[in-house]
Amino acid sequence: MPLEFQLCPARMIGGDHPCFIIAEIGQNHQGDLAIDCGADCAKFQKSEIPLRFNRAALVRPYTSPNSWGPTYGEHKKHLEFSHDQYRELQRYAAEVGIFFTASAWDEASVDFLHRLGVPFIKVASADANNLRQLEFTAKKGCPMVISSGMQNMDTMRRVYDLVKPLNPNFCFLQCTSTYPLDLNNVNLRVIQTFRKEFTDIPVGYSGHETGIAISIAAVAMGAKVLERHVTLDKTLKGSDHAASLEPNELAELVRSVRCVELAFGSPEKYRLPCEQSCAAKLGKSVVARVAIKAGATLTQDMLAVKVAEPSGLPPEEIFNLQGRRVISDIKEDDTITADALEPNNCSAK
Ligand SMILES: CC(=O)N[C@H](C=O)[C@@H](O)[C@H](O)[C@H](O)COP(=O)(O)O
Ligand SMILES: C=C(OP(=O)(O)O)C(=O)O
Repeated sequence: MPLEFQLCPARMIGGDHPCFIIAEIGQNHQGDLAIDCGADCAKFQKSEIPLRFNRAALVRPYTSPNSWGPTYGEHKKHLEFSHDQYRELQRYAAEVGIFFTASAWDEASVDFLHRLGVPFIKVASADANNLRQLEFTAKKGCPMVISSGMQNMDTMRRVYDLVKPLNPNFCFLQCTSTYPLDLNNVNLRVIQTFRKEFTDIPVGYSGHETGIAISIAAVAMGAKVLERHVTLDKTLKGSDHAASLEPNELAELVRSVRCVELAFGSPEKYRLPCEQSCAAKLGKSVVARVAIKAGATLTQDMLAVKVAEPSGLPPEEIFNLQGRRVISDIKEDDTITADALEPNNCSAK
């Protein structure tokens, strides 16, 4: 199975394709900032509140400074968009030309997003071990991006084994679910662990740290999807604002990721055309440490390595020069060129 697939219309992920960058508006509710910053996708969080929470969870008091109601249920209701609002957001995203989707926090939300025709469904970390819902989502047949916060490797193996036969087009995101995320809990190396274990799916990163450096490093470590929360103002009330990026940071992140991707370049090591002038100016050659007469046989103590004019035999040939016969006089400090030596297979610079 390929390590790349089409996540959105005409947009492949994995392989050598550019990292797919998701601007998670989530509960921050700013529908129009992502496109200006160059992100690929604007994303929300979709729940049917009574299906996501049981009654007791809905009535539990929520006294946090980030609360939008006296109970968790009222708080979540305040933050939940209606179906009509989703349709409007989708229309707006299409108008401005950015992919639009959401995480689905219950099966009814999976159905709703699927009917809406989102290009892929995000599985939030809290649902990564929700095997029955994962099966339900996978059977919809649209691509999935599955986050892994709060989970362990064993669970992620079970998720892989469940989803893979039903729907090959999914990826895992390394994620630590705390806001904002301390650097000592980021564990970017899990990206490598996932890549090693799940060799036929792309791997990405969903970050809740502050700043952009860690997300850029995630891309350097092979993340093919990158998700970050975005906000217009990090000091606004709400649990996710502090761990979000403001528009200028998101724009800088996207720019930096594209720079890093350009810099990945070729895995082959060779002297590039752009290095020729430096090689001509500073590259070294073998020169005569002493005057050498025609007929002499070269020994190491006759040879030195310098930046020389003209350039001659490269320093990596110095050991091969031992024992070679000189056929014309070479002055002290002069470049040793191939035509001053009896021919053999020693190559000139
Ligand atoms: C783990 C997880 O779900 N994380 C989500 C995605 O990152 C968050 O957006 C939460 O929904 C948010 O932090 C909850 O905040 P409150 O509890 O104040 O509504
Ligand atoms: C909670 C979500 O994401 P993550 O688990 O990646 O933070 C989400 O997408 O709703």
